[in-house]
Amino acid sequence: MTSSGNDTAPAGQPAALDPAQLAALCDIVSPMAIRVAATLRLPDLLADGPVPVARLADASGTDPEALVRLLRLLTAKGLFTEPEPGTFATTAAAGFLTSEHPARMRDWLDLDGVGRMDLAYAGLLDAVRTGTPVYERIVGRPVWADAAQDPGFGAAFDGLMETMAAHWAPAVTAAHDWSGVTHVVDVGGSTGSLLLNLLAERPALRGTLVELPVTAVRARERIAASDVRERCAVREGSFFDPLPEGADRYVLAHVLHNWGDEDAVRILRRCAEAAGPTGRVLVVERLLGDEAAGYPDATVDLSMLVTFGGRERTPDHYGELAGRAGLVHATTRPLGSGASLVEYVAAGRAA
Ligand SMILES: C[S@@+](CC[C@H](N)C(=O)[O-])C[C@H]1O[C@@H](n2cnc3c(N)ncnc32)[C@H](O)[C@@H]1O
Repeated sequence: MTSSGNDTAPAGQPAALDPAQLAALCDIVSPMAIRVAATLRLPDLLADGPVPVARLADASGTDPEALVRLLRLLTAKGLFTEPEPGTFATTAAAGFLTSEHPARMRDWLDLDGVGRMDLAYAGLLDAVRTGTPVYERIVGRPVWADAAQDPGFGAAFDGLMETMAAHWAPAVTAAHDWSGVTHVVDVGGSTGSLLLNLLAERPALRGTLVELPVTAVRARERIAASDVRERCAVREGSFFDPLPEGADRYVLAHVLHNWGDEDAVRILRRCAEAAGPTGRVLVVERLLGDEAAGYPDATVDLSMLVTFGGRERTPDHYGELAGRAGLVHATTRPLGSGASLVEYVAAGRAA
């Protein structure tokens, strides 16, 4: 804050809000209405042109009067148009919410699928008061149990992990020195995106994926359909239990931020035990950086709190957790995807 008041922010931070911006920020209706429209696939249903609301209600399984009310709000917000009374069309912005759009925003917002995770924000007050996650209280079971028991949710989550891995997995393959490495264990490796990329690029490598049962089934199917199937095993299990021993690398990609400090140390310790004195642990995470940059990771950080009880962390914070697990920092390489690849070795061993 400067001496002139609250309208000039410190270097690198956004300027203070004006009252109109504040009023827009306070709107809770639009974020939910957009999610409902995405869940009902309204942009898909309008992709070929204007549709009368009775037909749209029929196709989306909704009440026509309530649907008009939803559409009028979203028309006022610029997502749809009403070219004649009771007939609606999309604007260009709605194209971003169609099922075909490569950003897969519709899947993130789908309240019958992964968008359900946003419902945990209804418990943000409790999460802030207690410092603990609220997903189970709001949705009825913890996230990973939810993903296991609701195949639609679990498959959609794994699918979105695949979409994101298309950006960062090739960067991990390129960023690390894999010379002399023969065996890589991807711990919590989802459906195998990293191992599929890595093993395709490095024919001398073999991989083992460790995952919870339902995702392990999907990983097995995906790997069986690939050219690296002879070199890639899937092990169903938990990273809180002992991991396959003696591999050269243990990868934890976007895993630790799902967990609080004590659980993160337990996971790191399992990796350190299995890696022994010569193996290395590779962590792929976004690293909290300079606060003057305006907290770009604050949204993900709060999501980790309400959903999982996890958090985003600074390099020092990860280093402290790794130290408690018997590891020391060796290298950090930014991946260009917003995440970094951080390498740890057994304490007492030179990097
Ligand atoms: C945020 S996802 C990251 C997946 C993948 N590493 C990636 O970056 O795309 C976290 C993964 O941890 C897995 N997971 C959660 N609890 C687990 C456990 N106890 N043991 C093994 N995997 C677990 C989930 O199934 C999920 O695939």
